[in-house]
Amino acid sequence: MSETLSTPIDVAVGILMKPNGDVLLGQRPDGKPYAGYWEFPGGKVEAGEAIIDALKREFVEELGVEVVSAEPWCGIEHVYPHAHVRLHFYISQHWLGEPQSLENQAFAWQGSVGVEPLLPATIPLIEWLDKLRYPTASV
Ligand SMILES: Nc1nc2c([nH]c(=O)n2[C@@H]2O[C@H](COP(=O)(O)OP(=O)(O)OP(=O)(O)O)[C@@H](O)[C@H]2O)c(=O)[nH]1
Repeated sequence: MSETLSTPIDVAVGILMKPNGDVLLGQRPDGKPYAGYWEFPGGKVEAGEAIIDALKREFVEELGVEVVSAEPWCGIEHVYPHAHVRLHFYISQHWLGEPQSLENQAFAWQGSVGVEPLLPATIPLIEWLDKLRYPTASV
C-alpha cells in the first residue's frame, strides 16, 4: 500500500480545444475510482510507452479520435487515497473524428466549464485554461 502511494503513476491527459475555445470533458464511468466525476480524457502511461503515444492510444480507445498533434501544456502531481498520480496535460487543436462514447461515458464540450464535480487535481487547471483561452477577459 505505502509503495503504491509513494510511486507516482504517469497519466497522459488531453485537452481537445476547438477554435472557439470549447474543450472536451468526459465523465468517469462506473467501476473506476471517482466514478461520476468529470475529467479531461486520458489514462495511464504503460511501461516503456512515450507519454504522447499513451495519449494517442487512450483517445482511440476511449473516444475513437485520432490526435494528430498535441502540445505539452503543464504537469500536476497529486496524491489520492487510491493512487499518487503525475498528470501530463497536453492541448490538441488538431484531431480526426468525432468523439464517441466507447466506454459508455458521458461527454460535454464546454466553454465556461459548468460540469461538476471535477476530479480534484483537475480543478486548478480550469482557471489556468480560461486565462489561456480568454486572455482578454477580466476574470
Ligand atoms: N484522464 C484523467 N485522469 C485524471 C485527471 N485528473 C486526475 O486526477 N486524474 C487521475 O489520473 C488517473 C487516471 O487513471 P485512469 O484510471 O483514468 O486511467 P485508465 O483509463 O488507464 O484506467 P484503467 O486502469 O482502468 O485502464 C486517475 O487516478 C485519475 O483520478 C484528468 O483530468 N483526466
